[in-house]
Amino acid sequence: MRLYSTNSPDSLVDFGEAVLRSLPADNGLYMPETIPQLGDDFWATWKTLDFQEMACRVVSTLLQGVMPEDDLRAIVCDALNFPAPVVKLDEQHHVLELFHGPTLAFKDFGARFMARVMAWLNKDSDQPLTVLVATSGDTGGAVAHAFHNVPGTRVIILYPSGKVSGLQEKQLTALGGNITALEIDGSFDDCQRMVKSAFLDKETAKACNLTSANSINISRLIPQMLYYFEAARQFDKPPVFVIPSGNFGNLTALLLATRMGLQVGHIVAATNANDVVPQYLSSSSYEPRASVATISNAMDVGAPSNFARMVEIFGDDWKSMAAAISGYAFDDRQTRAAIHEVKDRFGYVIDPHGAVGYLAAEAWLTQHPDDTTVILETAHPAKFPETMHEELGADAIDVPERLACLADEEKVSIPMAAEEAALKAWLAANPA
Ligand SMILES: N[C@@H](CCOP(=O)(O)O)C(=O)O
Repeated sequence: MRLYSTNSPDSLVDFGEAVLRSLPADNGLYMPETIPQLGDDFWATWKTLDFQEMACRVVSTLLQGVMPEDDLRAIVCDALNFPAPVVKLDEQHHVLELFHGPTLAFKDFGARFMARVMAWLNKDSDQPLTVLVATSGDTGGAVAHAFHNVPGTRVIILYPSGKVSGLQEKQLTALGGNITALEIDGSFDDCQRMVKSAFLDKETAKACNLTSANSINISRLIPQMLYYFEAARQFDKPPVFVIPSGNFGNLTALLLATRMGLQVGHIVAATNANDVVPQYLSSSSYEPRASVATISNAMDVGAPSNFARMVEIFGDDWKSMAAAISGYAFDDRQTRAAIHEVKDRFGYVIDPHGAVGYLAAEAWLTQHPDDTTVILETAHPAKFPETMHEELGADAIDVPERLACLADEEKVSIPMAAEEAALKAWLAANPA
């Protein structure tokens, strides 16, 4: 498998370099040179396989022999050791619950796979890896958990001060050991900008052996394709996937899955007030701007990283992207009302991100009432006690023990100004 940068299609790298370097030096994003189609043998059996077996076959087809089959199988099975169930609300509404992993968010799929792949790629090196990651809420906790105590790695997490939920903050600040949290006085966009700038600084990237665990890293998207296969195979007719979106890695993963042959009814991108992609889909004008804080904070992204990959997949053809993807945006008032509506209508407790998805599903169903939607529930509602308690009361949610136990943990973070130079200086002072 070879990959190219979206900014220079002619320079190809192998999978290992793409994963470990994460961001090409020309500030593009890595894309597979070819995306193989799954063969008839796969489609003849995919509905009968267990999740891990199906996942192994998809990943093995995509990676085209980058590692021995047994090693790949061990990584996939060990990383994806929790389910992704589809819950039926009614004929038109289904929820794909992606919060059954250790940190209760869909990011566990990507982070756990990536941690194992990176350990495999780096196994013969004596230079430790520094995993740099920007988070608006969920990525940080998932990456911290996946890499905690992994020998030869340390994780540096940048998160926007005061803009993640209290429990999300504990997930990324309380582990200690090889995990360090930098609390940035700014927005997620500032964190993402600082991270990218550190990668593009050759001296810093080399001295620290930097690698990224954000969705700029192609290895994050591979496992994120798998739950779409898992959900789609439960329906006779391809469903409409409704994807709460921030950095658009999740939606890009679905696009890759469709390029391998997965059939979908349609793709719906759901955002909060940070709506640069829905705006683009309706106007063809892409105007990234500073993010605003919302109650669906993990989607508070003003300049989505994966937009470059989306453009690449559609050959820079706005019309075909707009035909394949419909975008809808909703504000916090609507999101709060949707949390109530889903509870009253279906008896289901949905988190603020899933609630944005529900609103988009409703918007789609108004025009296409006979469609079947699958709304991605990207995180467990218990991760957002502040909002959920305000809306449904403290008794509405059962808090899983792996989250409840964090409440008394001590937050340990290093405050930092939202300046690229501040991160570079910190990394220079702490090279490993
Ligand atoms: N929604 C994310 C923001 C980072 O996005 P990523 O998919 O690039 O890791 C979060 O929860 O941190």
